[in-house]
Amino acid sequence: MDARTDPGLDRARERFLGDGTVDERGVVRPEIVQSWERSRRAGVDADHLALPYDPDLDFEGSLVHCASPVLDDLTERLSGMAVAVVLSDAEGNVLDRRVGEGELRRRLDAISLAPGFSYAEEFAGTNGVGTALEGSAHAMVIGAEHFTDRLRAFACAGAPVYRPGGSLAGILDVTCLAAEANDLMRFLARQTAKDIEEVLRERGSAGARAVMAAFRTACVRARGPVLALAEDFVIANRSAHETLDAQDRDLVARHAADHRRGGPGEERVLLAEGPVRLLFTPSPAHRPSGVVVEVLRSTSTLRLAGGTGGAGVVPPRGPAAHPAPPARPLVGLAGTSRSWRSTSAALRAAAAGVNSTVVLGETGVGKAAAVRAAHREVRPAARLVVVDGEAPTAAEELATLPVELGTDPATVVVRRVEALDEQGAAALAQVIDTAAAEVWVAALVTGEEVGEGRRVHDVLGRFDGSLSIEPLRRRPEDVAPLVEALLARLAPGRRVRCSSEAMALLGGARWPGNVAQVEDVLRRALVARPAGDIEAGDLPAEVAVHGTRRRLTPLETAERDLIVGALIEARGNRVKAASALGMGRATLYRRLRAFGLTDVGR
Ligand SMILES: Nc1ncnc2c1ncn2[C@@H]1O[C@H](COP(=O)(O)OP(=O)(O)OP(=O)(O)O)[C@@H](O)[C@H]1O
Repeated sequence: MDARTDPGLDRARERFLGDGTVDERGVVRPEIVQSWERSRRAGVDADHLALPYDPDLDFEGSLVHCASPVLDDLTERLSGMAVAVVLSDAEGNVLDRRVGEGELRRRLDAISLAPGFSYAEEFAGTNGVGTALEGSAHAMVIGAEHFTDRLRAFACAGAPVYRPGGSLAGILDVTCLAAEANDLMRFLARQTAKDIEEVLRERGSAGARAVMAAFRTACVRARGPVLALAEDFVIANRSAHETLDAQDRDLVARHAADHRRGGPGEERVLLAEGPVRLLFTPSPAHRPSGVVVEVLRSTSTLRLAGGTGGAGVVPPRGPAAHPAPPARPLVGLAGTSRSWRSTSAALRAAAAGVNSTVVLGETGVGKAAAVRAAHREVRPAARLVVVDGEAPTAAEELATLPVELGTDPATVVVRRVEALDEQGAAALAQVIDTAAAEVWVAALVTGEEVGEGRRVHDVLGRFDGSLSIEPLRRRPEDVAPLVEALLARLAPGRRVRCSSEAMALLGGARWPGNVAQVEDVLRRALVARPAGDIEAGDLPAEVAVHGTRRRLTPLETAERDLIVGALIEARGNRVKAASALGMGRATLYRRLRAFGLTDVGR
């Protein structure tokens, strides 16, 4: 078949875009029909090309690094020819592009076949990159075989690039104008993909060797646990195996994954039996393919409050064969993860010991809720006073506290303590210094730390100890119990639950706003679904869209929100929503499918 000239193919494509059927099976290759069907299901718009753009892709990663010498060489050979070579990651995002000649470069820019844009099939429809990805196989797409109109002028051949361990690294695609398509493209794509795989193999083993060497050096120097994380392995020394259990090692590895790029770094985290500092050293230093982590007992002046071993000291742990019994979560709050139970135990102990405590954590993670729960559980008879560091009256409220409280037992919670000015910090210092023996002071810091050099930082250094509450994305097992508890609180008496599909979306979201964001999302879902269980389509687009792996353009985000708003307004009636939006019903259906919103407002 010559896809450049076959009018039957054009007709088949038109018919398919019209009614979704293909009668001319002999004219259209089966793999292309399958790809058209996938594109249609994903809601790709055949008339427009609107591709997500992400400026923060891994342009510095090992794939680009290893492909560079191969692509440099090819670029020289292709100079002056109307041929382009495109490298994408395993999700179809373009990472690198080399074009032999200026006119083709201009035309490729016009269809956004350029670094940062996604050519995944779900956005661009049938094409050399996305279709090769879907089938994990070579894909040649010529002219009218493309799903979207704008790509019909082109021909592309995509070939998968695999890492040494067998996982897919990305797609190498060769593109030219459809009128110039030839079989050599397919050959060129395959050969180039193979050449990149070869470099990945060579450099991968060199990188792994470098990580191993750095790991061994760290083990000789360090007394405690050391772990190393590379592209496809995690290793740990004997001390890590003996003193950290599997969940703690997993937690350390998850933190390490965030430190694979950039320079050396440090983080403080709370493990099962106390706070530790994690020192991260990317390896090799000039082009990291892994990271070595040393786990050190925390010696900061901001020590752990309470905890199983007393303030500031991580007790020596026996072999993992005698693990500490799991701590109970705080009464009245949801969460079952190891990290949440450790936080619960530490806060409970701090409240019982009346040890002044700094509680750190991202916004909405549950700092105030946790301190309140510890107060209710351990010191129910004491008075509870909450001061908001952001309030203009904060300094004044704190200044009057010592007199106001007298010798009564009390718990003083200062939210957003980092916002206190000089005066507020001085008043807080006075509360700490003069507080009666029965006053438990908890200062909550929204964020990871308080900038050094500020008065409030010095005051916090005088507290008995500190602890951090892990962001929700690092304890995903807490999402389900939180959803259940929050639904019960938001819709008392309704006994509403989430479908398993909705739960899967909630469990997979990143939750930058933590528990407060989960609460907000559920509140909106309850409006979308006034009775009955919550389905995936009832979830606001920020969660639903996450589930479709979509990254939206700003325009799409605005469009999606308009559509969701109109549907909620129309109580799920699509005809009404479409007319309110001034769009055809078919278009509305297509956009809903594209956004993964199948049931909004119903
Ligand atoms: N474990 C939990 N179980 C049930 N509800 C929780 C839990 N954690 C947090 N919440 C709820 O989530 C919301 C946000 O929690 P909270 O206000 O304590 O967060 P925060 O960390 O103090 O926030 P910020 O730093 O932004 O002030 C509250 O409604 C709280 O009741």
